[in-house]
Amino acid sequence: MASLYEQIGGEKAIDAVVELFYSKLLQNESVALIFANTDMNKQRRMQKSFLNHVLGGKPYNGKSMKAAHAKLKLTDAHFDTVIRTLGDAMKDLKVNSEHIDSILAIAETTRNDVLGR
Ligand code: HEM
Repeated sequence: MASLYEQIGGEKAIDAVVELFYSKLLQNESVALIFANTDMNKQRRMQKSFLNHVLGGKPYNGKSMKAAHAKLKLTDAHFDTVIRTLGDAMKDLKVNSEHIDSILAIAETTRNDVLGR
């Protein structure tokens, strides 16, 4: 069976989701500050690579979720905002709702690592 990565339209679809996701996310004031010193070009690149990987595409060679977020002191509220915004971006781009649910469930599995617990 085709991977989720292929089913949603491969690299082009992931690229579009990640672009829209960060443009929406940075409109949220409580989250935008957290990215104030982040190189967003690199960030988009790493997020695309990570999603490619967890959806069955290419390998990911960035930091672990635990290491990438360790110094940020993130909360469940931050994490919820990220999940909601990712869902909104996919909905806007007309990703089918079953695929959205599967992808958000995969994203959800990183919660404890991202929040350092
Ligand atoms: C589904 C949950 C999440 C995933 C899959 C994810 C993924 C990633 C990835 C792949 C990186 C890059 C790692 C590297 O550079 O090697 C990263 C870094 C980062 N993430 Fe997340 N993240 C998640 C949740 C969050 C949340 C909730 C926040 C804050 C609201 C956040 C803020 C950041 C920041 C600020 C960086 C960059 C740190 C720097 O400047 O080096 N992430 N994340």
